[in-house]
Amino acid sequence: MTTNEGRKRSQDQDQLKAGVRGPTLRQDYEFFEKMSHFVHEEIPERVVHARGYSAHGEFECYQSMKHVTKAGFLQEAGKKTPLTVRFSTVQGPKGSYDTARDLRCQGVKLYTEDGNLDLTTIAMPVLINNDAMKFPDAMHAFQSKQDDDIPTATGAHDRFWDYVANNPEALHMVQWIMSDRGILRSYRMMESWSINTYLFVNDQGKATFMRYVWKPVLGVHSLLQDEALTIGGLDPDFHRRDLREAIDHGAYPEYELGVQLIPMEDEFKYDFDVLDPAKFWPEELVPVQIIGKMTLNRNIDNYFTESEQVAFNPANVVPGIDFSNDPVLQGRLMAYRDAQQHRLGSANYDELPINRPVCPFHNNQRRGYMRQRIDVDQVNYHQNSLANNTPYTTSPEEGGYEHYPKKVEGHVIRARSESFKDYFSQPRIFWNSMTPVERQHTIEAFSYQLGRVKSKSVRQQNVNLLVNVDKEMACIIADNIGVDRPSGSHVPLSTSYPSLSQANTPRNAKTQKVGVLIGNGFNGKEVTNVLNYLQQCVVFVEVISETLGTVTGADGTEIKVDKTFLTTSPYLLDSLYVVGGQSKNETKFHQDITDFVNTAYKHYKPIGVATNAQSFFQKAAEGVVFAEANPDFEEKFVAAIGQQRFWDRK
Ligand code: HEM
Repeated sequence: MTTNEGRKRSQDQDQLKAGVRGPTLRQDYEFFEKMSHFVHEEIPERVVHARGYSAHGEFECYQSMKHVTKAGFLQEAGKKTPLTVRFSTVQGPKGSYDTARDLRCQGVKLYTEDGNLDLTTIAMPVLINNDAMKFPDAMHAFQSKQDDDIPTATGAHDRFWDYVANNPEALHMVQWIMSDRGILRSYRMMESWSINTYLFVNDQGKATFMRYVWKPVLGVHSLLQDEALTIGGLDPDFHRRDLREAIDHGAYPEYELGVQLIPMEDEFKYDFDVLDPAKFWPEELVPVQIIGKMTLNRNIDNYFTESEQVAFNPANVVPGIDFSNDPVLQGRLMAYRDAQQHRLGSANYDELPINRPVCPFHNNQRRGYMRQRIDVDQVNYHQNSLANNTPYTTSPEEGGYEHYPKKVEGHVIRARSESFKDYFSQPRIFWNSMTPVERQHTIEAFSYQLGRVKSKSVRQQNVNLLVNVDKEMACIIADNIGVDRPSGSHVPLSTSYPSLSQANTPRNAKTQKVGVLIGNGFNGKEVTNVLNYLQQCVVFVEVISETLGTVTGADGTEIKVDKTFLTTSPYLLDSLYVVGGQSKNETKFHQDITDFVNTAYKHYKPIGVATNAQSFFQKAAEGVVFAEANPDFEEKFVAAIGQQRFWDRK
């Protein structure tokens, strides 16, 4: 151990005192250095996205996209680019909980040979505003109250819903937040969209409108509302732990990158404005072309330097990618650098290891707080003759960034385009596209959130707004929250798009977490076979018993216990394998298993039942698989785990 300046230290337990019981001496610089560093250790939280978690990985390009973009990392199939990702919630502070109902975000920093490219996405394809001027208002309304700083990490309060009712452009994203997309099971199962419209530009100088989307290979899956709320207390770190554990197990999260392209000449072809970030581009009309894959294969070593200090910015683009006139994107270009200079304390934050490009970087910027690089030159202006005019700029032909020379004309005006003002058609289409179960969950979410709003007027205003999406839905919610059924009705619109429902995304057993409820005296051969098969299928297993240590089968087989009934919960598991057995306290053991089973059953989760555990079930039910007289038990159980939920279960 040394001081920060490298002097070896001989003791680190006590202050330097005048006598062992005397006061501290002012010359105790070692104490001052240690304490002073400690009290300066926190930096401002992000004003939004304060709670998040990072990982590292790589992007692999599937096919050359040369025809539409000159972006270097997309020029040849197989090209790999290193990256850092940070997932986050938006509303809650840094110390809030992962499973809060929210719009989750994903920042991906690709360290390309042409400089850093930051891809920023949200787990829903539309934004709460369609002009950046409104973003501070929406966030103020969403966040906790000014006087008492209550509530934490939830929009279930008067101010947020007052904002929604009085700013109808918000309704669309809010409907997505109230859908299952607002309470995802895992960051590994998160689909996320750029929302904003960018441009791809090729080496011929031709531009194409472009949006991008990350599609998780595991499909998109969610918690139930009561699970999300309960897990918030049981394990506030549920999502970060889940991400970290999967990477530690070698089950690397994978996401395919898709792009949607609209030729410039088709700018006005659709019944939504391509520049409006409060509208999605339906995949059925603008197909998603999958162009590569991100694999997260390395956990961070240090939360502060790799997650707190990472700084994403949509302005960080590379040649081949440019900005459209999307008014939210235009506003965002002003927000991020400003936020990060404030948050990270210096204009030199992009020199921090996590933000630094891997390609060489040179310009005439020197000095400033926390400058790290020692530039060994005298000339820091352009143009110059004393340093051979270095650093020199590069022509676009040689890789210098050049903006697409789009033609701009118009009167100076502070106003919103009329083409942005259809606030209800797409929410209606989204509603039409959901399965009955997804609709039921959305109604429950609205009823919960609005049910916590004290102002009856605000509750009524929201129901009066929701009727524009669906009359029946608005009426059920009105009944649930004690206000009048709305008088109006939605505009009949029967369009629906399967791509909007997460029920149509892949499902499989891989990385689902099974709790094995077990005591002593189990059938060693049967249980070992099942556990081996689960492992082979990359199903994660947690062995749960009355106490830690090991459980021993009738044939002497020993199995290590990972958790006890006290230290875990059925809320934290995706399915159960009920083995049973004996325990010192039979009554308690049976009660604990019964509690776990009842909770898992109520949440439609798959349950496998070992031969000797039949007593926990009186009769067959959807998604309950019995080992008794079932030679295919392992396969059937894993198939049930792959189905994940049995919504038809009574
Ligand atoms: C007017 C609209 C928006 C404004 C003003 C805005 C502003 C901000 C600010 C101030 C931060 C914190 C930056 C920091 O301290 O490092 C941030 C982070 C972020 N925003 Fe936005 N944002 C907007 C819309 C969006 C949209 C549309 C997306 C994506 C589709 C997005 C994705 C992100 C991501 C991924 C982060 C990084 C979170 C992290 O560090 O992990 N934002 N935003």
